[in-house]
Amino acid sequence: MDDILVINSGSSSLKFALFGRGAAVSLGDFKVRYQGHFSGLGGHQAHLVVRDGAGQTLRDELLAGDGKHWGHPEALEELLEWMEARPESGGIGAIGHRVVHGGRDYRAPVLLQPAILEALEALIPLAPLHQPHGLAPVRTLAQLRPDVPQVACFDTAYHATHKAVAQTFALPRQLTEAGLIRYGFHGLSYDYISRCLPDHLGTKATGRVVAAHLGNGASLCAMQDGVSVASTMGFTALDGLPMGTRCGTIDPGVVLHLMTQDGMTSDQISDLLYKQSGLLGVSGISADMRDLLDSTDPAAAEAVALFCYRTFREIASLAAALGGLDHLVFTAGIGEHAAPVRSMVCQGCEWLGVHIDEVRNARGEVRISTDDSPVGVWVIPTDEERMIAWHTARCVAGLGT
Ligand SMILES: Nc1ncnc2c1ncn2[C@@H]1O[C@H](COP(=O)(O)OP(=O)(O)O)[C@@H](O)[C@H]1O
Ligand SMILES: CC(=O)OP(=O)(O)O
Ligand SMILES: [Mg+2]
Repeated sequence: MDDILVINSGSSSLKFALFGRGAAVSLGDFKVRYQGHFSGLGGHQAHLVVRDGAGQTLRDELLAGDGKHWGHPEALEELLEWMEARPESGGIGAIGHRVVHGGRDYRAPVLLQPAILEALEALIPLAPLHQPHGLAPVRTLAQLRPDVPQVACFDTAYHATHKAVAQTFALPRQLTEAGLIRYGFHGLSYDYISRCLPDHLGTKATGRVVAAHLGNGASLCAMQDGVSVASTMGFTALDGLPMGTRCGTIDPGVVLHLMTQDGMTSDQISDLLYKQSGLLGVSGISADMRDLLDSTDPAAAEAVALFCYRTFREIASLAAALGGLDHLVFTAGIGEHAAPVRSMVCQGCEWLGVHIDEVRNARGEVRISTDDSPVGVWVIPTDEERMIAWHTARCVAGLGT
């Protein structure tokens, strides 16, 4: 069976993975042939890293020369040509994309057709940091390899199970009907985590789980028996927890004040809330949690403390939505690697029955709760690319998810 190429595209980076399908029944059947990323795209050079399935580096190089522009299209062309020239290449049978916003209409992975692509492009204002970059490679690849089917996998789809009470803003009804609701994001990550939980928790996987996807973007998801019931993210990926450069929940009165009193335009406010706020804005130092944990500047400590405070407050809110808490799961860059952040967040959840063993936490063990903790606390690496490969294979085979 032909391989599946997965593309997860950001503003100046492009992550990719090529999966062999094997029996293609369970998530574990998908074997990584290559995975890597381009970074620094948009200028006259770019950095490419490619590793094989065993983690061996195959390419780690600066692509530059002759004044050539290295944008996303050039990166995709380079990638296809390199992959297809590999002796073990079996050909690319399908391409799966992470598309952040599916809006009201796209609640499951979909085989991309021109009309669907246009409908998804109309959602760009709802996810300005993500949607344009997620969709642009679809057009490029349709030109480069017109015969290869492409599938969009949505961050919002996993949350389509939310009840109206979890989705609705207290706004006039006609706005709700027009689609101004909470969608929730990071759904590919939560979908993956929910499918992995039984491997770790056994029969206890059914229960009330809060998963914390803490990366560049950060959110929480409440799951009941593996099904999403609530999320901290809303209409856009700006809501909920503070993030690297995004503000998270703020009083909408602040936005009105910035417009009416400070005369800021919508573009300026958008830039402020999406790109200048969060860890970067509070610390004035960096959007990267590693830099803040390494810094001795009190402003860095304040930014970390605010991030943790908002996170444990929201965990309690989602526990209320679930009527209690059985397990707490940390994932993504910060959740998987930043032990001090996990520790501070869990301290704020002690009253909920969250007790962690600091030695297990510092070692980053899979289970970091104490043996007698009423709530199990877990560190489980996410794998959005594998989830996309699985959905893409099922979608092109005409199977449901
Ligand atoms: N060892 C670490 N300690 C603390 N934070 C880390 C560590 N490794 C990664 N991170 C954090 O994870 C963030 C990136 O998370 P990630 O899930 O990779 O984001 P994305 O996939 O959205 O780009 C970084 O900005 C950094 O703050
Ligand atoms: C939806 C979202 O915030 O994604 P990311 O974490 O990749 O920025
Ligand atoms: Mg991410």
